[in-house]
Amino acid sequence: MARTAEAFAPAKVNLTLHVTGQRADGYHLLDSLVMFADVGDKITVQAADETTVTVVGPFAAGAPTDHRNLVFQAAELLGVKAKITLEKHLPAAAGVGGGSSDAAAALRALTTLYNIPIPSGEEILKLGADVPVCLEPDLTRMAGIGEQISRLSTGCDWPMILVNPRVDVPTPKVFKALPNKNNSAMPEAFPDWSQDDVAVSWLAEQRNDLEAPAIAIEPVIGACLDELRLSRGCLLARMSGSGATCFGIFKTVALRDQALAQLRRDFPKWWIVPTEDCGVKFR
Ligand SMILES: C[C@](O)(CO)[C@H](O)COP(=O)(O)OP(=O)(O)OC[C@H]1O[C@@H](n2ccc(N)nc2=O)[C@H](O)[C@@H]1O
Ligand SMILES: Nc1ncnc2c1ncn2[C@@H]1O[C@H](COP(=O)(O)OP(=O)(O)OP(=O)(O)O)[C@@H](O)[C@H]1O
Repeated sequence: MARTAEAFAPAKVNLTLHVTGQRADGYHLLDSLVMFADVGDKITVQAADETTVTVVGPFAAGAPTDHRNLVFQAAELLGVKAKITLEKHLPAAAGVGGGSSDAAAALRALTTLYNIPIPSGEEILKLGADVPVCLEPDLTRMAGIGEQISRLSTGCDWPMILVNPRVDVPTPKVFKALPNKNNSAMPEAFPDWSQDDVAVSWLAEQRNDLEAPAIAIEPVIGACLDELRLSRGCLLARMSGSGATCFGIFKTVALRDQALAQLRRDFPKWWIVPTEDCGVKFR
């Protein structure tokens, strides 16, 4: 029987994203608090003589099936061949790290399949700045261009909604549109995550510096945020990554579900999903 391995590739959500500088090579320095949602893609790998990528699922159309797919590049980086099946549930180019989380999950599945070690952080970074943080999906402070990882080993079990107005926002375009690259970092100390109101107030004082430039490129992102903020029980709404996906944190599951139903009624073409922090379940 053919050997197979599976891995879940959860959506990455930048709860904060402070852009604190720019390197000589153009990459931006970040200070970001990253969580992982319980919605995501699924990777299945099977030992094979040639690497192939088959993409299925509701968002299959957004992902390439050749070497441009980051799961293909993950196999190349490891020097192994596999039949890779990718079930896409996350929209591409959406600020939820679909490609990066897939690459990280492919690394997890392929190293399990072939019983080989995960490469060094420096090697993994070659697949994308977001790939190191996606390797261990847990609440994390990410700095540098994405290579400095501090796991917080705690969870924030909030009822949330992810909303994507179905516009693609290319990451380089949004970084380019940011006028000031030297913004303040987050405070050194984090709040007590077990106290929801304290933690959300602290989060509300932080920023996503890419939000304004992304809205300037795609004003519908501003409309998404307005809709979330107007929903009853929404404590905080912000964009993730370079957009266009936005998240809303809700006071209770019941209020979250009411808002979810209303948003789905009002915006049937948008991608609107309920979620929680997947780290809470994985831990
Ligand atoms: C914006 C974030 O989503 C926040 O988590 C990530 O930093 C983006 O990570 P990613 O999609 O894995 O990024 P990469 O594929 O490495 O880079 C795509 C492009 O984004 C820009 N980029 C990305 C990361 C970074 N720290 N600075 C950048 O300026 C660069 O123009 C780069 O060419
Ligand atoms: N497995 C993959 N899934 C989706 N897109 C992929 C994948 N591999 C490569 N790509 C390419 O990467 C591009 C960016 O998609 P991706 O979902 O990684 O971006 P993103 O959500 O903006 O990421 P980030 O949050 O890191 O900014 C897509 O347009 C697609 O062509």
